[in-house]
Amino acid sequence: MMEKDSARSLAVDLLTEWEEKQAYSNLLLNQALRHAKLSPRDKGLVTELFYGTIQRLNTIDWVLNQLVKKGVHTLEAWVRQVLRISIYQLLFLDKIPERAVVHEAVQYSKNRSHKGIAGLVNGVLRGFLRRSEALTPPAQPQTHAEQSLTYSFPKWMIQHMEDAYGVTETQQWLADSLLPPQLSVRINTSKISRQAFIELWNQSEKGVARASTVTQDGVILSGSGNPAYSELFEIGYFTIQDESSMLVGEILAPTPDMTVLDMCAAPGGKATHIAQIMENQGKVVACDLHPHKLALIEAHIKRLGFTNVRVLSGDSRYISRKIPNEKFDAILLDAPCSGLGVIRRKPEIKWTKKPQHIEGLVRIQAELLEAAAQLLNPGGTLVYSTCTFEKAENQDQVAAFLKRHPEFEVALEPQLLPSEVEAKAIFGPGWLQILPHHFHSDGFFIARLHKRNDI
Ligand SMILES: C[S@@+](CC[C@H](N)C(=O)[O-])C[C@H]1O[C@@H](n2cnc3c(N)ncnc32)[C@H](O)[C@@H]1O
Repeated sequence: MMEKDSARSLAVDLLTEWEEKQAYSNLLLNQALRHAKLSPRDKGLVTELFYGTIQRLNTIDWVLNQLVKKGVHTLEAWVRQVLRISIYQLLFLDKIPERAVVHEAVQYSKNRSHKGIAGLVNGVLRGFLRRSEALTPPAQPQTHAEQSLTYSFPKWMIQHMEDAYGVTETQQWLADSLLPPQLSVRINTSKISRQAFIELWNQSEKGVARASTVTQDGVILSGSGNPAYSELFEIGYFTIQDESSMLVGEILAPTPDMTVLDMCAAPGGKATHIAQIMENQGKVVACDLHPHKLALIEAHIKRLGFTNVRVLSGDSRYISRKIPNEKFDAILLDAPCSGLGVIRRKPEIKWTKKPQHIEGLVRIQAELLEAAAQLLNPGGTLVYSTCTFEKAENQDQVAAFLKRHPEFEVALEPQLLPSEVEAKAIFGPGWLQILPHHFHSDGFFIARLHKRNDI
């Protein structure tokens, strides 16, 4: 009971902090769990309540706004969060009996404040139980407004997905979006082969490892807890990376003799993959705008044991001022983007991103592409990637770049990709778009371009 109370209390505090500071949910949660004296089970409960509530926020608030006279936003912050996690449990979880959910919320409120607040919490939650049928979103949503309620998405995102990819993809995406993310890791093949790792993991750890069918170096883990706490992680046998994200390095396909630039490198997932594909030879320059993020890249490099990466801070649009005369055989531009493809893992993106943010992102991406065009050697390869499905940042961006730069041509060969990717992803001239439901992974856009020698 005590432990459950602290799990609930931590979830309430985290949600309050998240709302007040507009903080990144994953950073907030990871930091709190690292210091929390909770059992693994209770850490699981905190994670479920915290992410689940953010993931379903508009549905939960729709319910609460029908039960709280002046609206849920008029309540004290912690009371709002107590009600939110309780409605989340009552609507979407069947682990804890309804009466227990109400009882625990009321007791928690009593301990934290006074009888009046506990009475309000009791009244609202009992009100929900009395009217739960009318307060449950439609099981078969038809309109965008109903879909928005049932799947907890802003209407504009549903509209953008439908405009770009049609009704069927949109329905599949919405249905898949609420399932928990899959846990995938990239094997550091400079230390151990994928097969040897799978055997080792299956012998020595709880949970099951299996080879990814989407990428060469990927492994899917299930029932493993947080693999970052394992000894095999410590010694650099793997790194945590999404399957689609691993495809970016594979599509760039750098060779050991190359000099490669990663223009937006932090925290270093793809830069270290590039270093790995290059067999720790050649040279990788990993640049990021934010100096404080360089430590993340460096930690990655050190743990995995690569010596062919140089880390650089600065705005990559003007990076030639820092490294004059340096040109590259291959460039990765994994651009800052709206992130609509990673909502499953960063659910706050649903509520923090607005359509008006996209214009500014498109402008920065185009400027970064211009810098890339200058920094690339003739005959070199440019990969442009984003973790979004927003057309303006992806297909339209690449088409506009190709129009401005006749010295570039498209250079993606779908038949060289794993057959599952070739079968399920969406392809266009020089690019592929993976939507989050294709492999139950992150959504990624990857374009591969070649700078001609003859212009
Ligand atoms: C999508 S993340 C990169 C993820 C990274 N490639 C990886 O695989 O771990 C985009 C990164 O771009 C950086 N960034 C944004 N604007 C930039 C700029 N003008 N120059 C360099 N880096 C920039 C951000 O700090 C952020 O770390």
